[in-house]
Amino acid sequence: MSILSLKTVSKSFGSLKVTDDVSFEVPEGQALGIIGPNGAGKSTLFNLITGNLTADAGTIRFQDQDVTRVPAMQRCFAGVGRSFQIPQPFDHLTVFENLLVAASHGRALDEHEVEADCARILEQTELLPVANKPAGGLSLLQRKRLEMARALATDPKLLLLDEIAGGLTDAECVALIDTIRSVHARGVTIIWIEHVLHALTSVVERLLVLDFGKIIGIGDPEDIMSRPEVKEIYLGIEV
Ligand SMILES: Nc1ncnc2c1ncn2[C@@H]1O[C@H](COP(=O)(O)OP(=O)(O)OP(=O)(O)O)[C@@H](O)[C@H]1O
Repeated sequence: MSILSLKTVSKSFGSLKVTDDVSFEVPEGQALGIIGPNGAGKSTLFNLITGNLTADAGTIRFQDQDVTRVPAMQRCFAGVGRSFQIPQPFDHLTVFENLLVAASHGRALDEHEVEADCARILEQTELLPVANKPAGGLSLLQRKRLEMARALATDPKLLLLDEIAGGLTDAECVALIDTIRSVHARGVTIIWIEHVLHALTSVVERLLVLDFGKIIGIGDPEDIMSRPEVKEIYLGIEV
């Protein structure tokens, strides 16, 4: 069964068509990777799925409900969680307090109702040792972990990760991948936009390639990466 389905979705900014007649489905429990050159429309696609942007045309269904015109907050309550490309935690709050804010606002619950869940997520994302430190003092890897933890705190059924591995060293990447795998193993469906291809393809079961707002390939990652049109787009980018 599909947890997410997009049918002929389009979005333009002025005369620039950034999402062009996009259709695909994501089966429940799958990890789907999205790749494409800078400006291909990847983040815009996330914004359309989360409700941060509204599609000009087409239909978006989440868990069999039409959410095309549903506001972002309601989609979050329904189980669509996301991380942002540039982590922007509340720097003056501790890591644990950041999670409490995300969990209580993202689930419309009181803080005392989400404390146990936040403690579990701290452990899952390996942030327990820095739980009481201000977020402003974290390393890049810890900030990325916190970004994922804040998304997890909203209790997503579908987790969208936007370039979460960007800027990390190889060793840090491996550590983060372990955490992403553990989230996936708990049954959370994942869609992950990433330029660090070796990280992405070590996790996802399916790969979607966007170029100029259009899907130019979707399927088995190895098969997709071997296609000439995909290789051409990625010429010069390490595969
Ligand atoms: N709010 C906006 N208003 C106008 N143009 C926008 C807006 N958001 C994005 N764009 C433009 O839409 C195009 C696609 O942007 P988008 O951020 O979705 O691409 P991307 O594939 O995520 O790129 P990157 O890999 O660099 O993050 C770009 O040309 C961008 O400048």
